[in-house]
Amino acid sequence: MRNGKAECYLSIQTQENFPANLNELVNCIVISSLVTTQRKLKAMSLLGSRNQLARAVLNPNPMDFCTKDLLTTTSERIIAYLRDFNEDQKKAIETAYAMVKHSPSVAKICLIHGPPGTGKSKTIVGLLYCLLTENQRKGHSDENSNAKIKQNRVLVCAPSNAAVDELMKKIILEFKEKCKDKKNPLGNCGDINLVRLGPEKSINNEVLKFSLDSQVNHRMKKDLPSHVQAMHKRKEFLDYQLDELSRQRALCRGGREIQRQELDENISKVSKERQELASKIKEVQGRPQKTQSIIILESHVICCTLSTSGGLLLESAFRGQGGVPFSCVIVDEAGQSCEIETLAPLIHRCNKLILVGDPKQLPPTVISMKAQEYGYDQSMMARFCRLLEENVEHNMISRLPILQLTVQYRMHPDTCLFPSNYIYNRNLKTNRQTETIRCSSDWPFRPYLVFDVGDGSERRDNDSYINVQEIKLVMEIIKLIKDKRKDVSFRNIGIITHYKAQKTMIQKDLDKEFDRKGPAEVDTVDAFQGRQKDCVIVTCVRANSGQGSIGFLASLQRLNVTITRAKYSLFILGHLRTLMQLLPRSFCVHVNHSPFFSPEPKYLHWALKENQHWNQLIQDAQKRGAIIKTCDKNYRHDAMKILKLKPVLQRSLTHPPTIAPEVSRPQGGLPSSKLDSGFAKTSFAASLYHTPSDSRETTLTVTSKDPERPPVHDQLRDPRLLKRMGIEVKGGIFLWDPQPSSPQHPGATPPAGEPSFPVVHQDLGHVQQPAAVVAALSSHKPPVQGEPPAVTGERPGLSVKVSRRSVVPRPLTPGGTLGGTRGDRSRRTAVPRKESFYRKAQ
Ligand SMILES: Nc1ncnc2c1ncn2[C@@H]1O[C@H](COP(=O)(O)OP(=O)(O)OP(=O)(O)O)[C@@H](O)[C@H]1O
Repeated sequence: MRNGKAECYLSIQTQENFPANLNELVNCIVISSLVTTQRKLKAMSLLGSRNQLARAVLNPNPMDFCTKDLLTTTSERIIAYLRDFNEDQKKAIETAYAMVKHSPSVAKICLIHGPPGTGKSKTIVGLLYCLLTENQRKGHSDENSNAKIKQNRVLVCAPSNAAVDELMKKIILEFKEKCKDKKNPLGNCGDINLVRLGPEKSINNEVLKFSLDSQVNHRMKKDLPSHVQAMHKRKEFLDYQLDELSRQRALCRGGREIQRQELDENISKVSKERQELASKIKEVQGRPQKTQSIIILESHVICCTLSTSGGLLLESAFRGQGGVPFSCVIVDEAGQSCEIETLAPLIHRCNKLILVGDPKQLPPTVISMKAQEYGYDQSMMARFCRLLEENVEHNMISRLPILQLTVQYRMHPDTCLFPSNYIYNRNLKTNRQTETIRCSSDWPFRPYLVFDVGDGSERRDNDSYINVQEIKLVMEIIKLIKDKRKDVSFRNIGIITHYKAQKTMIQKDLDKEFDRKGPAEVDTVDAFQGRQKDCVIVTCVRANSGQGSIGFLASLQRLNVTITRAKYSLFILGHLRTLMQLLPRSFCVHVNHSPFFSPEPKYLHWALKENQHWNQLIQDAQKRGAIIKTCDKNYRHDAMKILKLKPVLQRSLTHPPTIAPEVSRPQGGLPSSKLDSGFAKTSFAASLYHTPSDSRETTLTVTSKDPERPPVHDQLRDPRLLKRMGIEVKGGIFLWDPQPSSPQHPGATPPAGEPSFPVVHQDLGHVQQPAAVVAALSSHKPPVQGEPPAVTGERPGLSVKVSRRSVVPRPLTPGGTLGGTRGDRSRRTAVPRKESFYRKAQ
């Protein structure tokens, strides 16, 4: 700082065409900070030399991961504490605890995999409690001894600030509540010391008082001599004066010139004094680094983002202390952090890593396509899980060394059904009490409906899309909900869309209709990850019946997050023909005739794969009678179908899900369900697809020309999309990876002989494959029912045989209680999860 101006020295490196003796002003714009990148680089370069986990990270084998069988000797105290946890959570906590406590010198990784709402945060908090409350208030506690030798320090990280803060709120609640003597706590957070690292501006207000800066300020002020305290007081007074003067200056814009000048002079005088005082305070107080280090060393739990954990602050605090500063590193939302980010906390030499997340939810956000090509958007947790699954498939190990959380506390069982079956291998069950509450008759809306907005059409808006018809229906639904439940607001209702333009337009309409009272929160699915609402309305936007491209919607991870946010009701609005389109004829024609797509029918497979997840969701909804076909003139009328007809129990309670499977259970067993079911069966599928009625095997030969076919180049240019669909682009050649990106569960296939079902189905095995794909396929595991069977050796061509065999149904799992795995919340916003207004009524 010189003469009140900030000065910095800049060194610029250029690539040619830039005169060395430039004598002109140069305008520099800061595009981004390199700090994070530098930390990642450092983490990579230090991995080998600093951490015993390096080998396990680079070349993992199943022995590196701890299993449920790890011998756990749990104290009475912990057993009593764990009574509030379900069996999976208990097992996860006990195993991770044993890993940390009983073999401190052995490098190990613990993977805790929890689908949406299965209590991963609760599990982390429980683990911290068990690890940190041991020996407290006993003679040999480390609380009163030298902070430097603290054995029980834990580093807790997450990829984003918002995720760190969400978790911190839960940690604070638990430790404060469980504090042994609330009037005389041992630490700043119940009986422990907690600190949050990171810039204050990125920390949520609710946890701000735990930030390092705020603790440093507090401590420095407290220990200051009286004259420095007086300086602080004076500075606070000057701050107040400045605010007041600025307010007056803003108000007297139209006033007299002389008055304005006076105010300006006063403002500059006060600012100058404040600045000088601030510099003086810094001089007399000394630098805060020492206090920072003391606070860090005294903390039991250090919370920060992964990036901050790799910064100099922690390193310098622990420098010269000897030993390993943490008993373990816990990474929450581990499915949403890039591999290299996850390496950052390992620079502190800790050899116990606990990754908690769900790789089946959204992966890390990586914008660069080049980076994606190199797998930069893959999380470490996803890579470990995949490798371990492969080990099980190849019989190298009998069980996955992954601790699975399988009981969810969020969704209505009807909403949980599809994600459980299709995404989580039927392993996601609904907690019995949650089921009872969600099914209660007090909630007036049905749990799960899919609206087929048949007359909707997408419209491009710069780089985004809008679907006006879907917005109209959204508005009708919101009006109805507000009409029936005056107490709901943006806290309870979420509108999820994948497109920014749609989001903006919905927001405008809501503001207009509800006088800016915000009846619902509108955002993209990425912003909703890690969050929940009582009611969620999804508007899919894409409606392009000719083309069938659904862009970002195609990702199974994105679909998963979209459909798992709702507690009581989920309403999906979409143009079902577009969403479920697997094999548009015209697309194949284009494939046939475009030089761009000339190399064989690989693109055909791509088309088949792109919409497969939505296709399955819609087929499942169709089978359950949850589809409502609508069009403009009926929006208001059809919106009424979200209402339960009678205030009766929504469905029989079926937990645990071990009862005989229902083959075609009408949703909820309500009269309205029957009505819609019938409606859907008679009008929906028939209108969407032509169903060959009398052949057991149908051959679709793709030969005809369609001059009206719009080009589909854009669909195939986005490597992110291709990659997520299992297609690799190498040297301009597209290679299809036959391994589906996620389990494709047969639970959602239609009943045998269901006449209204689209015949073009997931029977990829009858699609004739190009040689490369055949080779790739043959190196894979034998097909299981519901997965693409092995291909025939027939000549590749554009002929698709669709067999009736492919639509033979699997029985549905028992109504209502189903299951899955979990992921992460990297883009989680810091908005606190509010308890449902509804719960109060219980
Ligand atoms: N054992 C349990 N008993 C009762 N409620 C539980 C239990 N475990 C979790 N919950 C409740 O389930 C809800 C979700 O828990 P939590 O936030 O820990 O889950 P999560 O897996 O982190 O969720 P997300 O999918 O948002 O990441 C919370 O309201 C929590 O109180």
